[in-house]
This record gives sequence, C-alpha cells and structure tokens, in this order.
Amino acid sequence: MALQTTNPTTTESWRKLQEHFEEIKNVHVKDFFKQDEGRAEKFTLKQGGYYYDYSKNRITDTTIELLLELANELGLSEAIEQYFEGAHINKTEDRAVLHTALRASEDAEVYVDGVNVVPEVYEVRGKIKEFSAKVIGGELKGYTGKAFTDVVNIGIGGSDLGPAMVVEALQYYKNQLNVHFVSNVDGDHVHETIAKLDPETTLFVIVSKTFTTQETISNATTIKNWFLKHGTQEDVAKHFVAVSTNLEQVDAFGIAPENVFPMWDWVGGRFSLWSAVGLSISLAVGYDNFDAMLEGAMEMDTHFETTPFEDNVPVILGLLTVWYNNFFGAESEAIIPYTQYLSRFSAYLQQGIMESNGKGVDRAGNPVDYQTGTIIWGEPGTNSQHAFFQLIHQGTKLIPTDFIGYITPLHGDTDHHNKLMANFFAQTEALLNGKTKEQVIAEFEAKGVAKETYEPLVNFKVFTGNRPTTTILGKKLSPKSLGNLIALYEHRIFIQGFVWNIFSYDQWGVELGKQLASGILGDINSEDISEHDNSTVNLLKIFKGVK
Ligand SMILES: O=P(O)(O)OC[C@H]1O[C@H](O)[C@H](O)[C@@H](O)[C@@H]1O
Repeated sequence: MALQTTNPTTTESWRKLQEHFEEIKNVHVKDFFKQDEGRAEKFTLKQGGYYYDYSKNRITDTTIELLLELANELGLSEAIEQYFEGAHINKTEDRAVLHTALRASEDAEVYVDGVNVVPEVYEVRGKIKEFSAKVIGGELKGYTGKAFTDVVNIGIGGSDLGPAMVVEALQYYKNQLNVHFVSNVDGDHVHETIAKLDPETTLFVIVSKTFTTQETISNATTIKNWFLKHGTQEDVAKHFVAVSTNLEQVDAFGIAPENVFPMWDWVGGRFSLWSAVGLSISLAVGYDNFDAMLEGAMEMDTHFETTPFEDNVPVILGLLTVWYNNFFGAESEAIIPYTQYLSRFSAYLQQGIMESNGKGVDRAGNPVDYQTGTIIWGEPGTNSQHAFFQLIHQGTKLIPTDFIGYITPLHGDTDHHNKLMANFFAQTEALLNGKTKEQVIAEFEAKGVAKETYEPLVNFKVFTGNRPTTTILGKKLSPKSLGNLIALYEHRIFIQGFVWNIFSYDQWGVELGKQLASGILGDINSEDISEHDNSTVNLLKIFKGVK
C-alpha cells in the first residue's frame, strides 16, 4: 500500500486557503489578539509535560479549519495508519518506516512484511542494557584489565548526529564515562580525538547502518591501526563493537559476532537514535535513561496516532509549516532552544528535516511546481540573540521560529534561569508586537531628546512585529521529555512530506557528490586528471601542486 499522490495545490481546500491567505496576509497578529481574549488559551496545546502556544502565529480559526480540511482532503488519517502499520511508504527503497516500532511497548505488535518485529527490538534493547551496565559498572574491561573510561562513537549523519545531540542534551544525567564523537573524514578530527585517548581504557563503537560509508570506515580503520600499535589483533574484540544492518561487512572488518548490535532496514539513519545507534547514549547516561527517552517518544507516538487533528501537536505544527512555506513564501524556519543542553538540536534536525523533505519530485514521479522542504537553522538562545536575531526582528525575510524552553533549571540556579527565561518570553513578545513609530517617538521624548536629533533615527528604531513564533514550554529537560520532543519533530516531518506529496524517507540527493568524490579521489591519487569542467580541473591542479 503506497501513500496517495494528490498534488496538494489542486485541492479545493488549497484554493480556499489561498483565498483566505489573501484576506489575512496583511493583518497584524496584535489585532487578532485584540479581537479575541481567549486566543492564547485556544491556540495552546498541552502534551507530555509541554505547553505548545502557537497563538503568536499569523493565523485565525479559519486558517486552522482550512489546514485541517486540507489534511482531511488528502487523507491524512489513512496515511498515519499506513505509517504506523509498516506499509512500505518509503517507496523508492521499497521499505517500511518504523522508528516508532523501536519505542513501542513490549506487548505491541508491529508487522513488517508479515513478521512482528517487536520481539527483535526488545532482544536488541536487552543486549544494549546488559552491555551498557557492564561497561558502566567496570565489569567489562580492556585488554590490560582496566575498566573503560572513554567511549568513541565512530559514525556520520544519522549514525552520529542523533547520539551526539542526545549525549550533549542529557549531560546532566551522565555517568563517569567520557563519550567522544568522530564523524568527519577530515583526518584532523580523528587524530585530535585519539591524541587524548588511552587505548587501554577506550571502547570504540562503530555505527553505520550500511557499513559502507567512506567516512566511517576510514575513521574506524585509522583508529583500529592506531589501536594495533598498542594492543594485538585479538584485543580488538575487547575494544570494538559495531552497530549495523550489514553483518557481512562488519565481520570483514574483524568485529566479533557477539559485539554486533543489529538494526533494520526499516529504520532510517536520521530516525535511528532509538535503535542500537543510540548505544553511546545508553553508555553515557545508563540504559534506564535511554529507556525513559524511548518512553517519552512512545507517548508522543500515541498522542500523534490517536488524538483528533485539532488537538494533535505534530499535525497542527506540521501544517503551520505548510502555511508559511507555501502561502507566505517563508524559506526557512529557526529552532531556538533556550537551554545550552540542546545546542546540537537544530544541527540534528537539519538532517532530520532537510534530508527528509528536501525533495523536488512528487510521489507520482513528476517534478513539483510548488515549494517543499524548509531550510532549518538555529542556535541556543540567548547566544543567538546577540548574533543573528537582528535579521529575524528587522530583516526582510519572514522566519517562523520555534522557541523551546523549560520551567525548571537542572542545576537549580534560579537567578540565571530567570534571566534566561525572561529573554525567552521577551523575544517572542517583541517579535509579535514590535515597536511602532509612535512608541519610538514617545521613548525619545520621555528622555528629553530634541525632535531634530531623534527624527532621522525613528525609522531605524521601528520594529514591525508580526513575526511568527511558536513557544514550546516544557517542565524540565529530562530523558523522557527529550524523547517526547524529538518524536514531535519526527512526526512533523511526516505531516509535511505527506502534504507536499513527496517521499520523505529516501535520500537520493546525497549520492551524486559521493559518486564524484570517488572519481576525484582517483584523480588525486594518480598522475592524470580525468574529464571535468574547467573550474574543477583548475582547482585539482592547484591542489596537486601542478599549476
Ligand atoms: O549509517 P550509515 O550507513 O553509515 O549512513 C550515514 C549517513 O550517510 C548517508 O549519506 C545518508 O545521507 C544519511 O542518511 C546517513 O545517516
């Protein structure tokens, strides 16, 4: 069963949305608030310890009604069923998309091609649990009998970003193990990392779904060679484990079969941190915390699968992206967490969202004639306020922004936390209301500034406001609440790809560069340079020192 292939722009609800957009496109959200005292309450959803206030968006009741009408017209309910039931919605790779099965409850049944995969999932989870406990507890030892002090995750893309983001995010819950990440094929990355390590006390986790990724295999080989300068071939089994679907290649690399943590082709790389790809997470914070993160995700899954669309957080937020992307012409979205722990969150979501929905061919195989995936970016607040917020406040581009913050600070420093959160609230308020010419003049006059002095400055100090934000306010950053938040964004990806009539779960766009790189590596390593455009030939000559 494949997802339906309607061009969304040909639907009746899209036409109505277009008309509605023309009516409200110039209305200031300030005015919507004036007209409706209950607006904040009405446009706030509550789920899994989070409040989602989307009232500061450029929407009315009609906008939401029409967006939901669009979802219904396109058959979203059936699509969600297909997603959770393991239909091959990743059609170009003929695969199911079941990261949700990785966090399903033990008694759930999720069938992939007629086989219930939940028992296998729990078998691997059991293995992760046992292994993590032994490493953390010092029971498993290195080749000289010492307990492990360091763990290195060797992987790239989905085999790096998810675990790296979560290990950073859950730092507060960490144990004594130092966890490092090596991803880039840049030798300086791997050499800087190993320079700090003691081979006797370091565990290496090679993570690659395919086990053919050039970066990961190169880094793993370099590290193994470095290790073999200290330990023996036999010792490799004590220090290297692998996470992969490609058991043959793992074996060829010399990893002992008992050191392999399997994953499945129905888990996309960018959705894989819930699988054994998250082994480094479980090592860093312990299996119970890993499990709690999965539980948080499962709560979001249940919410998404069972909640009526008007109260369904991923549905509403996913459709808002469509609203801005396709009607307002917004090209990007910023994600700004007001917690330093989430400093890798937008980098992680860049892969999740842009690799999924950066597609220009529809599900029927034809080029689309409307906009699809948004550009995702962001850094933690308050740092970003002192860097790029100027453009969000006064630039010419519309940038819908998610503000993510928590009520309780983990270290209990309320002085800092109150300052942080004052900024969090102040920014969304400023982006909503802006500052009018009259307000600017009144401020000058209150300070006694002369008219001829302030007049030339007034326009520069005006803020139009009407810049949309969504506030995601959680109780506390914990493994569970983090799992919940990540799963929210995963489901938003599904909603958007579904509406845009594209395949969100393949990534053919990363192949061409890989192919060309392997040819160019041949050029670099040989005397001659094969055929390329002039610019590339010139650059290769400079690089090879023959020009
Ligand atoms: O886990 P691997 O097979 O090594 O893949 C690592 C990454 O590389 C690919 O190029 C894909 O674009 C990513 O989706 C994937 O996460």
